[in-house]
Amino acid sequence: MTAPAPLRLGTRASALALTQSQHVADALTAASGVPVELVHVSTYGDRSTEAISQLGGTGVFVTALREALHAGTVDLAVHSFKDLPTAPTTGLTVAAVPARQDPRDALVARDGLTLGELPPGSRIGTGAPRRMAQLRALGLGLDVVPIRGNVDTRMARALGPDADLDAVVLARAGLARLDRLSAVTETLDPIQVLPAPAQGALAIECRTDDTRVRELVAVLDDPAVRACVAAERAVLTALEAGCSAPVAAYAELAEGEDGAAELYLRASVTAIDGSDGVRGSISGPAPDAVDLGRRLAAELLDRGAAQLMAMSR
Ligand SMILES: NCc1[nH]cc(CCC(=O)O)c1CC(=O)O
Repeated sequence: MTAPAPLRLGTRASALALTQSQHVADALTAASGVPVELVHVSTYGDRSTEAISQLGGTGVFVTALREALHAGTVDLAVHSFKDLPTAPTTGLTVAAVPARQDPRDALVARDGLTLGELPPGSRIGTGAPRRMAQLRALGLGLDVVPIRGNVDTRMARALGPDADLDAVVLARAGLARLDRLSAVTETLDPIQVLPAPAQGALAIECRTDDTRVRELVAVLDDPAVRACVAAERAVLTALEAGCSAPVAAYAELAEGEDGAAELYLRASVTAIDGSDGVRGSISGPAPDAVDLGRRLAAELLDRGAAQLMAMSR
């Protein structure tokens, strides 16, 4: 008997992308016995040093991986789900949404400080308009500074020998995957800073007509995470917003009174200067995830979300 041909998993070459891709490769091999090899794909988002919001929209980290899937040079690709544009792509399918990391944002500050302990005027770095807006809206007098770069570069801005900032805010999930959780000085409560839609989740994408790979990958799917992410991303879609809009959404599942899965979704839209914002929540049966997201987005639009997003540009 010959060994099955290895699956080729397309991945960005950043440390974060490599650890999450290796994690998926190992899980797939463990579940199926099929070997998986990583294929490095360089994306425009990796090559450019411009601010993400200046790079011309969504998908800067994704396009090259999708081209490799279409071209057949890779069989599957692992994305940070929050980097995936909401528009469906012809010929490609998210075949699995694996178990999610903690979706909250994390503060990495000098001297072990928490958000509340940072003195007014402290310089706090983040690249995401959503985080900038929410940090400003806290009213702590923080000086929010746009930054870019990979996780280690950003952490060095607060902790390195040449640190020029008092703190940075990053996704806790990325720090967890890179084994850097010890640098976290505070995990931000969603009451204060609500995470990005799909933060902490991965999307495993493959060709829609590739039944073999789809079936192999399906063992990694976590339906509860899939429902939460569907609700969060439905908010983004209904607001016609991309990953660079100051839109946050976070869904949790709990057991309802009748024992069925109940989804609790929160979302917010915040003006980039932090001067104003709308925030709401909705709950309902988990199978209605997308509808719940749409309804919550409609409520936020009624309350001025479109005007708030326009201020941000
Ligand atoms: N936009 C970059 C990006 N895409 C995914 C993550 C972290 C991991 C995740 O959210 O799954 C990050 C870094 C960050 O926001 O700090």
